[in-house]
Amino acid sequence: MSSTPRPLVAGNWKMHGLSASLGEIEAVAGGYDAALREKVELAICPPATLLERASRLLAGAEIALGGQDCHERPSGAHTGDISAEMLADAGASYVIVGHSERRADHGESDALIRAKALAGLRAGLSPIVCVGETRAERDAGRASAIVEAQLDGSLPRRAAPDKLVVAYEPVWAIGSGLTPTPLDVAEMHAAIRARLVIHFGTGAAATRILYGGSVKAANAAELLRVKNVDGALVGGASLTAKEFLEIAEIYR
Ligand SMILES: O=C(CO)COP(=O)(O)O
Repeated sequence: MSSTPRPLVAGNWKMHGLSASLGEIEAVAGGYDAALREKVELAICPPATLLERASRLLAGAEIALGGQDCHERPSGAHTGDISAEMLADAGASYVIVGHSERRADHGESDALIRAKALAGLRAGLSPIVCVGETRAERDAGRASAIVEAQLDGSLPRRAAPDKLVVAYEPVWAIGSGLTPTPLDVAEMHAAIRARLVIHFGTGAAATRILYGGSVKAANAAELLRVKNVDGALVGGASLTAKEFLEIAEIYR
C-alpha cells in the first residue's frame, strides 16, 4: 500500500528575481513553522542564478528548491544550458520540465521533455512535468485528449511514481487571472490520475498532481481542495512571501 504524500506548493519564479529577492525566500522560511511543515511541502524554483545562495539561506529550513528547466545531457558543449546535475549541485531537488512557456517559446517537444525528465531523475531530482491545453483546444472539446497525449509523450516510461510530479497548467489560465471551474479541474485531474495508473499501476497514487494557472491566496482553497489535486504550481503569486504562504496556509 502506498501512503499519500504531503501536498506540494511550488513557486515558479520564471524570469523574475535578483539578489534582493532572496529576502522573500527568507520570509517564506520564517513563516513555515513545524505545524505547517507537517501538512504541506514547499518548494521555490527561482532563476538558476539564485539557486546556490538560496540553498545556503535555507539550510535547515526544509524548503525545497528547484530549477525551471534542464538540458537532457549531464555536461557537454551546450552553450547557455544547465544540466540537471548542475541544478542538484546548486542545491535543487526539483526541476520543472515542459512548462508551456518553454513548449511555446523554445519549441520543446514531448520527446525532449521526456529526455529532460529522465535527466532530472538521473541527477536525483524530482521532475515536475507540465501539461495543459490551450483555449482553442479546450473550446474544441479536446482538453483531456491533448493532456493525455502530452503525458504519454513526455512522462518517463520507467520511474518511481513518488519521484514524479505532474503539473496541470491550462495555458489560457497562466498569468491571465482566469481559472477553470473546480468541476473542470476535478475532471482533468481525474483524467491525469487515470493516465498515470495506466503508466505506473496502483503506485500512481504516489504521484502528486499539481494545479497551476492564476492560483492566488483568494482562490487557493477552492482550487486546491478538489479531489486529485495534490498541491499547486504558483507563478506570479509566489513572488511575494506573504501571498505564497497564504496559499500554503489552506492546508494548515
Ligand atoms: O505558469 C505558472 C506556474 O508555472 C502559473 O503562473 P501564474 O500563477 O502566474 O498564472
